[in-house]
Amino acid sequence: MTETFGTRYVAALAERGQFCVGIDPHASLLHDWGLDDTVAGLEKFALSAVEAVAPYCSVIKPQSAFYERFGSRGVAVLERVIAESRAAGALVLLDVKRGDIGSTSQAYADAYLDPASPLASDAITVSPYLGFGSLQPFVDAARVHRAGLFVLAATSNKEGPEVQEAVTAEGRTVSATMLDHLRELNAGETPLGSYGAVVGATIDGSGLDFAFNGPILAPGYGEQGGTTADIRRIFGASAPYVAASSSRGVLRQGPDAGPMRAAVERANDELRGLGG
Ligand SMILES: O=c1ccn([C@@H]2O[C@H](COP(=O)(O)O)[C@@H](O)[C@H]2O)c(=O)[nH]1
Repeated sequence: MTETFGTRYVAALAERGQFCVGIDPHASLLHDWGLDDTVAGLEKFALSAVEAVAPYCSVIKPQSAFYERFGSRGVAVLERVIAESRAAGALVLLDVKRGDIGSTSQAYADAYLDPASPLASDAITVSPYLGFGSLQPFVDAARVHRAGLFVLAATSNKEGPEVQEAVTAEGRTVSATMLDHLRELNAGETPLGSYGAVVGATIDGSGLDFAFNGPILAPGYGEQGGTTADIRRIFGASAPYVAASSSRGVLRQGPDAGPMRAAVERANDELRGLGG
């Protein structure tokens, strides 16, 4: 039987390091690479980036929005990005930030977590802002399909605190409450649960307890200003479970494969000290 996502995640970070590369084909990057902002340009960009970096990093994180903007042909490119990244031995964390009422969440869970779907990924990002309970279909699907979830808890953008630092009736911040839910879901799992959090490498982080026995995606590393020292400061003893994620910081090194690969190796070297 396939191992749980938490088990695969721990093994991938140990084997390939704690750096996650985002495959985000921004129109401006296509231009910088000398490509047209078309489906053909998207395909060339995304598949070249995957070929350059996927064999060297633990997690690949395509951002669905950049493929969806080309409609069904863009989504077909995303399907290939997922398949080729997995074939290169990387875990695929699809950044789709989905979340809706429960019955619709079920359809999203089928789309992204059921291995029978062409978009099936190792894990996805989900938004809990219709209430954590609305994520139950994702939680159940992840358990059945041995997949992972990364719940938006404390995002890297400056607008996040308006919602995420609001205090609930129980006197906890919303972000702390999300981590509490994850702690409950991951209780007793070894070596790590499969229910993760998205926590920006740019946040203050004080007052949050990251010992929830789950994976942590830290976007905002690199381009948005987050550093390895920030990862150490924010996550403390939980830093070994962090995948620090950068998209533009790596993709700007293209189109040649060598500089992109070198950026991955540099980041992995720098992050190596976090592993305990
Ligand atoms: O809190 C969050 C959650 C997700 N993201 C996503 O990560 C990448 C960041 O790209 P960079 O080029 O490295 O800035 C992008 O896909 C975001 O949607 C985030 O930045 N912050």
